This record gives sequence, C-alpha cells and structure tokens, in this order.
Amino acid sequence: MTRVPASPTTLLTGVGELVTNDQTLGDGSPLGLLHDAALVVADGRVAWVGPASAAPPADRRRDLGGRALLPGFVDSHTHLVFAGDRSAEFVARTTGARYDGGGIATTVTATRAADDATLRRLLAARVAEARRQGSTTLEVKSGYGLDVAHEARLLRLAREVTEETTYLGAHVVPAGADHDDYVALAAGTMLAACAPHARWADVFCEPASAHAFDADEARTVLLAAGAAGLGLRVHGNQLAPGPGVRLAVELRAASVDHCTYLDADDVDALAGSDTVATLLPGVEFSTGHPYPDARRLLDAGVVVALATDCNPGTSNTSSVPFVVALAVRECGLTPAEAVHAATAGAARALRRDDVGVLRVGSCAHLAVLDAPSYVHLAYRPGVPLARGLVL
Ligand SMILES: N=CN[C@@H](CCC(=O)O)C(=O)O
Ligand SMILES: [Zn+2]
Repeated sequence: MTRVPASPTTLLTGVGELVTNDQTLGDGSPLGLLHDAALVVADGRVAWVGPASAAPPADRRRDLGGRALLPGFVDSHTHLVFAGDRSAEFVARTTGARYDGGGIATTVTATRAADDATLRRLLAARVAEARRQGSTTLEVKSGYGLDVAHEARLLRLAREVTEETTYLGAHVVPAGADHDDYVALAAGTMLAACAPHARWADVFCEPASAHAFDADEARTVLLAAGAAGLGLRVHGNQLAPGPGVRLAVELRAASVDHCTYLDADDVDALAGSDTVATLLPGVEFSTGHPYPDARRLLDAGVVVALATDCNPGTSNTSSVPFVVALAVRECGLTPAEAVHAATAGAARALRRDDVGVLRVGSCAHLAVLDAPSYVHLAYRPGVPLARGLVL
C-alpha cells in the first residue's frame, strides 16, 4: 500500500515579536504578544505557537532574524474592480471642491467600457500591491457597473480573487435612471443576478448625497439581500450625520463603514450591538472631511475595524499600514489598538474567526515586518515595512 506523505511542516523562528491577537497567549494583552517566538505551519494552518526555545522540529525552517510577525491584514472594505482615474477630482478638492459621490459616474463609464481582460489585469495588480503591503484577506465590492449585466460581471471577476465579495448595486443611482425604479431593480432583478457571486450586500446610505440612498431605500435593498441569503454591510454616516449606523444595527449588519459623523445615539446603538464600526481614514485624508473618532467608539465598547476603502474616488490606497498610521495620529488609537482593528477587528467585520489571529488552527496568513515591532507601522509611516505571506 502506498503511504501518502504528510505535507511538509514549516517552522518560522527568530520572530522578535509575535502578534497573535489571542489574549490567552503571550503577555495577556489583546494583542497576545510573544517575544523570541516561533510558529509551525502545516497544511496552510497554524499548528503550533510558542517560545522559540520550545519549538518542535519541522521539515523546513525559516529564520525571521528578529522581525515582527503579525496576522496578515484583513482589508474588509475595498472597491478594487474598476477602471479609469480620478486624480483631477482629487486635485480639485485640494482647492476647495467637496466630495458628494457625483464622481462615481466617471468610474462607472470607464469600468463599463473596459473588457474582462483589462479589469482582470487591473484587479490582479491591485491584489498584488495589497499583498506586498501585508494584506492577506480582501473584501471586494461591485458598485461601478450599476446595471444588471455589469454588476454581475464585476462580482464574477471579484470572485476570482476572493470569497469575500459584496454586491453594491445600490452604490448610487446611475445617470438617467429614475430613483424609485433603480431601487426596485437593485432589490429585484439585479440582486437575483448578483447574489450567486456574492457573500455580502452593501448600500451607500447617505441622504446628504443626491446620488445615494435614504434609509427606506437602503432598507428595501438590504432586506431583499438578506432574504436572498447575503450578509449585510452599510456605507453610512460618511458625509454628514444620517441614518446609516442605526439602520445597520437595526438589520444586524456585520459592519457599518465610515462612521465619520456620529451622534450619541449612534454610538449607543453600536455599543449594544454585534455590528462592527469600520473606520476608513484614508477617505478623510483624501476628502478633507474630519477624521472619525475611534477613541470615542472604543471607550463606549464598540468593536472597531480599520480598512483601506481602496477606490479611485475617495481613497486610492491599498495600504493598511498607511491607514494604521492615520488611525494612530488622527483617530485617537494607540498603535496596539490600530493593529488590532486592522487584523482581529476587520476579521470580525467579515464574521471570520480563522483570519486576523494566529493560534492553533487559524489560517497561516501572515504579515512580516522589516522592523522589530508592530509599533513601527505608525512610527515609520510611508516606509514599506510589511509584506504578506500565505503559507
Ligand atoms: N462613498 C461611497 N463609495 C466609496 C467612494 C466611491 C467613489 O467615489 O468612487 C467610498 O466608500 O468612499
Ligand atoms: Zn467604500
């Protein structure tokens, strides 16, 4: 009888600092920090974690030379499938123009005009760019198709790179469409065509924008999506105070994203819920709006995630390290809280417990830093320290 050999095990040793995000490991802090640590990987999963001096033998060995090792970043909010460029819109904002969502139409035109091969190439380049900066899990939304065929096409392409795909047909009302007719389409025929390619549904709920959706319209689309078996997410409270956060909590959405303009009731609603507040400070960097107050949310007991929102309009960056640095200087987080939000918090926003953490059984999705500590992500902003590693 032929014996099937067990797949080779890999020992990562010489880990100067290991972020596990498991409070039962290491120093007992939320980051579960270990120093002079090692990790064994087998079959794509973590098989052992502990002090390097106690590491078991393995088939292969990689010495990290004192570098810090973290769970790979979980970028739980991106719009990576798009064509075209809106740098002129960004430049206009530097001299006072306001972002209102109207520029999305420019990207819709360019994206519809691009063939599958072009979109696939652009998407692959963005995924590779994110991986080079430490991201190992990506959520990807549609939202630049805005008709049945194009929304389904964008989700099919997104599915080629991630399971975490999100139907965002209700991003804005496309040029020439009637608002009510478009809501019915997004909650009906378009949803039916897109649901097989999506895990999630999202709506841009922002009554302050003439292009986006009010609470009743957003509720209509999200209830239909939930009935079709999709998990729910909301773009809310980005441009002004509004109903997005409370709608997300009402519908038990996994996450409400942006959370830039919150009142006390929004914070209370989030604090008593299982909806994660996902902050996207790359947006405020680009739009000039005030940064969201992460400190207020954490102090109220809200689970906070950080993500890039990579898109051509409001946040054209795939860099989670950049977002971590912004969150530390502009949103009131400590480096430890920001790293936790970009890993464990973002995993929670995707309702995942197999990523964003390094414990026995979790995915061997890693971020290796050319630095001795996670603190350097904020301390050395703009320096390419992180790289993603999937074993
Ligand atoms: N605000 C809605 N959607 C994106 C921006 C899309 C765009 O301007 O192209 C966001 O999350 O900021
Ligand atoms: Zn977004």
